[in-house]
Amino acid sequence: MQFLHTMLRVGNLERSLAFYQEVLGMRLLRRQDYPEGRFTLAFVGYGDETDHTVLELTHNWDTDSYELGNAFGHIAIGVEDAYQACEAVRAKGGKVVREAGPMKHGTTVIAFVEDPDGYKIEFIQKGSL
Ligand SMILES: C[C@@H](O)C(=O)SC[C@H](NC(=O)CC[C@H](N)C(=O)O)C(=O)NCC(=O)O
Ligand code: NI
Repeated sequence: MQFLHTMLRVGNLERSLAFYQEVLGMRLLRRQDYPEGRFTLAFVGYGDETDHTVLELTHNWDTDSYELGNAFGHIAIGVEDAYQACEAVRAKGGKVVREAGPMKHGTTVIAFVEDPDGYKIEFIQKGSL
């Protein structure tokens, strides 16, 4: 088996594509409109789907926002330096919601940023796991 993607429903696809590409440095891998279903799927990630787990951004054309609820946690991205990664996000207009530092009750160095829909994205400093 292979872990292929995580699907997130987004309210504004262009806004999300700008964030994941310009703020987080991902690449748009493929995009497909489904006019009969009135939705678009856009896959973004750091490499091809053959050997990278990616994000599937789902835009339902008639829905511009979602109740995120309190069950979903986050997606996690490995970074060389969580402190620098947060500065880079801020410099590009992104929102850091938890500054870099050791996790509570542990030693892993983490940080959290939010995407345009409010989904949490964790930075995990490589080598600190
Ligand atoms: C290891 C890394 O991938 C994590 O996600 S640990 C982050 C840590 N998680 C929790 O505390 C889980 C339990 C919590 N009650 C929950 O349900 O979210 C976390 O979020 N720490 C917060 C912090 O500021 O360190
Ligand atoms: Ni995590």
